[in-house]
Amino acid sequence: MQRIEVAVGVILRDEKVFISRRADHLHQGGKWEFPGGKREADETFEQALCRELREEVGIDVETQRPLMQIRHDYPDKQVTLDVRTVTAFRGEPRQQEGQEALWVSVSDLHRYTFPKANLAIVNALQQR
Ligand SMILES: Nc1nc2c([nH]c(=O)n2[C@@H]2O[C@H](COP(=O)(O)OP(=O)(O)OP(=O)(O)O)[C@@H](O)[C@H]2O)c(=O)[nH]1
Ligand SMILES: [Mg+2]
Repeated sequence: MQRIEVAVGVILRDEKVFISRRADHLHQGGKWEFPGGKREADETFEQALCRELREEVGIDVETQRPLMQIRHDYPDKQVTLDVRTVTAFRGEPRQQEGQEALWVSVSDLHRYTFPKANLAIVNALQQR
């Protein structure tokens, strides 16, 4: 199985994070996620994140910083998540694909069900 590389954005504003719910038919469907998606062959993770956040939430990223890389093996898929915090952006984040989305306090993040690979992200944000 080939490992897929995913650019993931933790969009932060006033100690709140923008999360959205994955469509039911997708891998890990119905769970909450940080917006993002697969890196294309000709992109850096940084570029992939800018493109994905423009497509999925309609913002232009101005400041992003590496948070962590996570390798995780799901029974049906192997992923590497390249996770970056996004602390400055133009536009107002809105889910562009009709999925549910909301701003949640960092301290409440553990109340939402994320894909397993995301546990380390939630822990890191809550320990900052
Ligand atoms: N976007 C995103 N993907 C995640 C997270 N955590 C996690 O395990 N993933 C996994 O990363 C993989 C790729 O994400 P994706 O489905 O958003 O990719 P994409 O936007 O390019 O989708 P597409 O193939 O429908 O165009 C999925 O298998 C997903 O389950 C997360 O927090 N955000
Ligand atoms: Mg996506």
